[in-house]
Amino acid sequence: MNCLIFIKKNPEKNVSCLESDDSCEVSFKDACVYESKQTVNGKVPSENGVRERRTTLPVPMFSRNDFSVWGFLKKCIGMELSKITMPIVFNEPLSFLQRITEYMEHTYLIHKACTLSDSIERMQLVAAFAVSAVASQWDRTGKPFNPLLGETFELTRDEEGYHMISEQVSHHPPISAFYSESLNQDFSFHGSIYPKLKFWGKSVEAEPKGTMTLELSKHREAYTWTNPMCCVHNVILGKLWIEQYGTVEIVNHSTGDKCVLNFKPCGMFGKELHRVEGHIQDKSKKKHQVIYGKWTECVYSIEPKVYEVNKKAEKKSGEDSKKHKQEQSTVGDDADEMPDVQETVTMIPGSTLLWRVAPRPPHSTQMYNFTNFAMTLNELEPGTIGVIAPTDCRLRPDIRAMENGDIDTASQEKERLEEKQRVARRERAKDEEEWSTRWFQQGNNRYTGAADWIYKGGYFDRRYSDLPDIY
Ligand SMILES: CC(C)CCC[C@@H](C)[C@H]1CC[C@H]2[C@@H]3CC=C4C[C@@H](O)CC[C@]4(C)[C@H]3CC[C@]12C
Repeated sequence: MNCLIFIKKNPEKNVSCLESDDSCEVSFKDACVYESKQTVNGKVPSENGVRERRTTLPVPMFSRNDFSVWGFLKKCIGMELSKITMPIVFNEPLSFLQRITEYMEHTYLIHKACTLSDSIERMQLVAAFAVSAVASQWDRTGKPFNPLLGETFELTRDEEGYHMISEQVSHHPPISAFYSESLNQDFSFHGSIYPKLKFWGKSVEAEPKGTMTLELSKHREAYTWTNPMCCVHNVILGKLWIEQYGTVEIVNHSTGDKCVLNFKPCGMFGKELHRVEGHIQDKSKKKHQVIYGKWTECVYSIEPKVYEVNKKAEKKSGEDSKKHKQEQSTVGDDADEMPDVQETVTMIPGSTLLWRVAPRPPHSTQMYNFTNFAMTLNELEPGTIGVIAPTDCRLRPDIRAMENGDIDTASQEKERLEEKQRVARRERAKDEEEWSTRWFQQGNNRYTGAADWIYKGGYFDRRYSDLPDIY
């Protein structure tokens, strides 16, 4: 049985200790179905024969206000977070395989890159894609479900011209491999993610180990990079918020061009919060373009000279007001508060807009801060059952129950699935049998030589033989 102990923050409220078998007293009094007719990427999809995707989850989320992560996490300081079973209220109703699929939300940037004949221009769009890929992480502090070994997720987007398959290829350490390709063979985008999580007391740090590879067939080009670090602040006290930081180096292996992007840490006074800045250079290290913006908002490119001139001018005028600001700002002692001074990106005259984030729907705040894209991921479209593999995470009963607001069933089912996985592992150990992955195999990245997971092919032929029974 799954015993979940929470510290009660508000003694008036009626939930202090929840066991998965207890009936839950918190009801969805706010439950309502959102039926707003929204356009997705500017289209009304039902016209011209394309099926309309859902724009909302079945019910709003369970309030987390009465639970403290600390009550649970204090026992886990220094542990690998992936080995800890978190209480389900901190989850979001998606599998990690679905969450990393969100890298694909702005695939139109790759399609556009394919049409450009200049390699520096292509790099600009690849850079925009790499930044846009992590945009949906903003404010997403729910923990996705750990995929079961052998779990898969298929994302087919005919209207966007691509499909994708991912598989959980290792349980300890958790590794998810993915492969996507355009339906007209213009590109493939693939890689693996091993999220190395560390609990640091006030924050959880996630290092997404693994290489991203983008191949543009027409241009005979391959680009590789690794994603920035991700930090979830205030897991003990205060409001949870997400920061992504570190250097991301995108290499074009055919031309030797590079794009070096610096995802800036928030800094003392929050001025750098979510900022990304970098440049594109060719193989002789000549600077061609500066890239700037925020991963939560937009990305521009501009000529380096114009950028420098502007920066100098800004620095000069900024110096006087800086002192004043420092005196004013108060930094919280207990919590790493997210700075509330959140300026939007100022466009420098002469810049080209490469990408801008789509606004989240108004009901997003009651739905795990999902984007429109995320809302659609766990939808079981009519006609997909029997087509998608039986290991597809849309068929996971615990995630489905959570999505429907049935948190007790979700918790019980999660426990059952994890136990089933443990039993299967023990059986294999007894027979000295090795787990074999179905759609990917271990290998080295062709371009970087780093350890990677290579797609074996064949998923979309839909001959699903030898699949494990994981649900
Ligand atoms: C204490 C509780 C609430 C912890 C919740 C931790 C959650 C928010 C953490 C755990 C694992 C993290 C993920 C690990 C790896 C990646 C890949 C990276 O390219 C984008 C961010 C992303 C997808 C992280 C997002 C935040 C994440 C989902």
